[in-house]
Amino acid sequence: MSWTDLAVNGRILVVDDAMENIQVLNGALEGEHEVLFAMSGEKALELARGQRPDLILLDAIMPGMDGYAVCDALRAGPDTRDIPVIFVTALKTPEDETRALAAGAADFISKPVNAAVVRARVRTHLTIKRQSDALRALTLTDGLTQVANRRAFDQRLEAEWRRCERAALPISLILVDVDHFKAYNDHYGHQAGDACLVRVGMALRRVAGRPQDLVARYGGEEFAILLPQLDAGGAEGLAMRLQAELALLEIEHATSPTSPWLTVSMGIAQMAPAGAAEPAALVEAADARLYLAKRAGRNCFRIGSAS
Ligand SMILES: Nc1nc2c(ncn2[C@@H]2O[C@H](COP(=O)(O)OP(=O)(O)OP(=O)(O)O)[C@@H](O)[C@H]2O)c(=O)[nH]1
Repeated sequence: MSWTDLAVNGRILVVDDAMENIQVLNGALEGEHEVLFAMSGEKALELARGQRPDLILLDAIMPGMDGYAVCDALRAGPDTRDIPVIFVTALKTPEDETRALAAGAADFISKPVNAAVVRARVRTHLTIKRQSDALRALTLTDGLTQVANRRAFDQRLEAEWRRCERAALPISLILVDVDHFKAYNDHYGHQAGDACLVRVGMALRRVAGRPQDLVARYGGEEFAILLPQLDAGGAEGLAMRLQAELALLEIEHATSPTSPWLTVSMGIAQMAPAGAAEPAALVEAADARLYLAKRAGRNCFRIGSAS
């Protein structure tokens, strides 16, 4: 995608309680973007959460939940707080404008709207949104393997932990450590070691394929697979599939005392987030099992429930 493409093909949510206003904005945008619309604040929030628009054009004054309240609710939601909002309103005073900006709006367009101005503002904010999304993705991705990095893992662990706690669901974690990787580097060279980590990361992604699963590079030759809504039995099945997937790759490791092929050791832990327990306990429990797997001779996993 080139930089000019960033300004078009967005998903724009238009929120206004008057159909004629929606039609005017739709007419201004429909050739360039996908337009969704809502006629109340409540419906706008539902669509924002479910459809993840790139940008919201929001009427300030609506019966029931007004634009300011919608803006507050969007900012409070982890899934919606980064969606830029442009207020579109008949209110014109500097106080109105300041209030909209203070509520978190990115910009302000006065009614009656001019189609060319709407199109231009939407292009500008869509471009900014996509650039900041790309930047955020970069700060959360491991440069070598392209899986999530440690920072992304920490953030997701915290968020998924809370989610599973609210829904009374289990959460599992597998720590995956490449066996005898120092020997691999020493024998094949650091660049071959890098390429090997890339292949392991890809294999992990193939087996942890549910949308809520997260594969991350946890440290040098250690990966983490975060598995929300999965119990220890499910995590164990996944660990076995990963062993099979790596075996298929047949990555030669001539100096490994464990196997002629590259292998991994895994520590698996499951918890039901509740009470005073903290996410770090899940990592500690998986790490303790990983240590046991290494001690047991490597190329295996150990599993346990943390309390
Ligand atoms: N090529 C490459 N090597 C790395 C990278 N990050 C860490 N390593 C290497 O991974 C090796 C890890 O060595 P150790 O912690 O001794 O573990 P090990 O040799 O795998 O032995 P066990 O874990 O006990 O089976 C070190 O030699 C690091 O230099 C990386 O990004 N690329």
